[in-house]
Amino acid sequence: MTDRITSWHGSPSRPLYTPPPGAIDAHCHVFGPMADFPFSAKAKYLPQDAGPDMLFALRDHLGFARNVIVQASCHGTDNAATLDAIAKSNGKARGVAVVDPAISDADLAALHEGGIRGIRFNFLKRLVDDAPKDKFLEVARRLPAGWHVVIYFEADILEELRPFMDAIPVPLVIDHMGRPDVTQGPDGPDMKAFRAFLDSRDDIWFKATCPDRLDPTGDPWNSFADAVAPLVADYQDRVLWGTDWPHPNMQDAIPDDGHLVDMIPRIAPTADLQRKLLIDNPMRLYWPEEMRA
Ligand SMILES: O=C(O)c1cc(C(=O)O)oc(=O)c1
Repeated sequence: MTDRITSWHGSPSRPLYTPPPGAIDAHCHVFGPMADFPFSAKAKYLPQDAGPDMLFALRDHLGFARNVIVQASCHGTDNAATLDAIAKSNGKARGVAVVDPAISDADLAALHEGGIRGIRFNFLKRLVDDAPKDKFLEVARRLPAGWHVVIYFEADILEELRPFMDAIPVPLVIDHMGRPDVTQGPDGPDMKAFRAFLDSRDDIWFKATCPDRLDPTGDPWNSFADAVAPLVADYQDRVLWGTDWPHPNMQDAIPDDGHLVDMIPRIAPTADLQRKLLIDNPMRLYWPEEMRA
């Protein structure tokens, strides 16, 4: 692995849709900068630098107020780049870490201090070498108060992961809806299985994200809009939205981030739904102290 890849659009359009004041991009990442925060020796891709300055410029360009930064797999379990971006955000970012399951309670507390509010378990074989469920469960049982677990998996292993996920004692947030085949439509087998999973617990959240990854029909991603809008309407109090910038690994169909934002009114057509998706829901998970005020 020698070539560093660029996976993001160089000049994204300004969206036609204007997010409400206070809107949160609740799924994005930072890469490096590598000189300060080297990538993991186990990284499955080696990206160009996409640091906090670029992320915050995009946030402003797209009309967002805050970010939730999810530790990208290329940084392994060293969360320094994510913590650095949060520290530079003036309180406008919080994050999700990836940890060695043997992490000490003191180190978890330090992550909380740094703005982390959850940990991510990644089950994609193309991104990580192993995903030890027993160790994941052990650390999930001793997270700081108020944290949640983010899980990234593909639709074909949803059933296999059920016993593991059922045993996690904190809220779950499912990345990219567990990658359903959106071309099956809103009532296809993947969406049906995902709905059954959501119905099994009322503290399972999901991200209505990544039309660019999930919809092979391409921009403007009509299959994604058709399949996902009913899901957002039916589970409107536990859905999040994010850009996924800088779109790890995307090479063939790098999305225009302005067009991604223009998906929002197609999956959340009313102002009420948009407020829940972009403000109320992510605030409850990441800035709950402001909700209680
Ligand atoms: O599908 C992916 O390639 C991908 C990768 C990562 C990561 O490398 O962390 O994060 C994502 O949300 C999606």
